Amino acid sequence: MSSYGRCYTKEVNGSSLPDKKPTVVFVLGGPGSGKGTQCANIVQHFGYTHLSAGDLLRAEQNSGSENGEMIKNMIKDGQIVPSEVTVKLLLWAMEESGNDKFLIDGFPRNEENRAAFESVTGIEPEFVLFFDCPEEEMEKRVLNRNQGRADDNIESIRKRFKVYTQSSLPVIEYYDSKGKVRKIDASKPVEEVFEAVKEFFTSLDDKVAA
Ligand SMILES: Nc1ncnc2c1ncn2[C@@H]1O[C@H](COP(=O)(O)OP(=O)(O)O)[C@@H](O)[C@H]1O
Ligand SMILES: Nc1ccn([C@H]2C[C@H](O)[C@@H](COP(=O)(O)OP(=O)(O)O)O2)c(=O)n1
Ligand SMILES: [Mg+2]
Repeated sequence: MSSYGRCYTKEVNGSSLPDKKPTVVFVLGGPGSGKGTQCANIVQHFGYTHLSAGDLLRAEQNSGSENGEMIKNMIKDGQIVPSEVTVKLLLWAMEESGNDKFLIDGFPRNEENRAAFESVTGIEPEFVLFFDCPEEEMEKRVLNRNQGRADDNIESIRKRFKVYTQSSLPVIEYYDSKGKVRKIDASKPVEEVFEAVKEFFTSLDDKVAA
């Protein structure tokens, strides 16, 4: 376990734990639902650090890491990388940021992700922002994304939709059963989606200030 970040693991001695648990919001939704786009807006208005699990995995892949080939193949194939890799990257990035408020985008994407993060950190999300968007709209957006991603093609996206339905939606349902899901209609234009997003973060700020 020593390879995980120190501050946010609960099994390390008390002195290295931060005084207070950080605020974590999980940002979930299908590929192309607009998670990254909206996270950039939230960062500007509400002082969070945005951590995209996909971006962290792509950076790890490009860094020449021993896991690079595995990450590359799994992403192209629409599969979810084992949480052992992803949780470590998230914890490192959390510690490096120096912040205590995080948007964790595209994670947890399956039950294994969810359980690993919870057992390693003991952190429960403040809430789960869920971008709900029809598949056909998501497909259109991904195919027009133009960021040079190896998985933005019709074969990969079809596989990703399958994995999303089979593995990621049950995680959202799990959090819904705990009353944590804040659902947004993500099919609307960016500005309108952000208006809806803002309300959830404003009410959280109000709660903290009260
Ligand atoms: N509400 C929206 N309406 C139309 N296009 C959008 C909207 N939100 C994001 N996009 C575009 O769709 C593509 C996917 O958005 P992105 O934020 O990368 O989604 P995700 O991170 O959920 O995959 C990008 O090209 C982005 O500019
Ligand atoms: N928790 C995660 C998040 C992403 N990944 C991998 C598998 C995903 O299909 C890719 C891309 O994820 P990313 O969040 O960047 O994708 P979108 O922005 O939703 O299109 O990364 C993962 O294995 N585990
Ligand atoms: Mg994204």
